[in-house]
Amino acid sequence: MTPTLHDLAVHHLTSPEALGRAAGAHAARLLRETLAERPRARVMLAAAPSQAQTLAALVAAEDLDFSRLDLFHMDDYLGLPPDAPQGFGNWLARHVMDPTAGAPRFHRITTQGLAPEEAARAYEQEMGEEPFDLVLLGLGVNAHLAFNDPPADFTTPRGALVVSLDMTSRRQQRDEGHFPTLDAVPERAITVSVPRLLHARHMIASVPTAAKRTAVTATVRSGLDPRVPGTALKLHPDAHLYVDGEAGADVR
Ligand SMILES: O=C(O)[C@H](O)[C@@H](O)[C@H](O)[C@H](O)COP(=O)(O)O
Repeated sequence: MTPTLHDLAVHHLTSPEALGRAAGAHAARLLRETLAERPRARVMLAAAPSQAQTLAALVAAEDLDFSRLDLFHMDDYLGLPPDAPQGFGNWLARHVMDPTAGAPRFHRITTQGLAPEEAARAYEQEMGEEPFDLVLLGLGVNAHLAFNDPPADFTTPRGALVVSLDMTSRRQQRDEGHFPTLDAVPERAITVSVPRLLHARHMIASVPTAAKRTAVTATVRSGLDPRVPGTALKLHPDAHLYVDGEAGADVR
């Protein structure tokens, strides 16, 4: 059956700071609406520099009780020590665990002491079957969603996968300064799958900087294409792509 494709709403902001404020305000509004109806909200997060300003705006949002949030994260490396600063769980703990916003329940991907496949299965259990209320994510330089590098699996029934990172993804991590050399970047990771990410009420992608221009252009201009994982956002009826002037230069 041919899947229905939806319009991807593209929001153009002038700078990464303005992007973060706008995407963060959008996220806060959706979460306030959710929490007006239900006791808790489930939020899936990417852990990456592109998210920093959006998350800062969210943490600073007024009238949003973080202690009523269940936070999940969409990927983490295999093979790093538990306290490695590059670990995505550790990165998020630094960025969203602001005591003034209230302590959320943080559902971390656990890899220590588990075989990779066991860790992926354990996180599937941790996520459960319920949809996420909100997914905040980025696009990789290769347009990946989480660590679903191209060609991404858009139909897997699995909720989390053990994956090998492609060279573009590993280079991106080195180029952003998280690791000193390419060899230091782990080769494998656990990632939440594309279908599980899309099992959500709302999706907001924050994608600033010139490094993402090609990924944004391909995502906006292509039809559904596993070679451009970002195009999977078009399978979702409420997906928003926030870009700054550099990332969005070709798609105004
Ligand atoms: O970090 C993650 O949780 C994801 O693996 C990844 O999809 C990320 O959101 C993009 O690669 C953007 O990353 P940057 O912000 O580092 O450019």
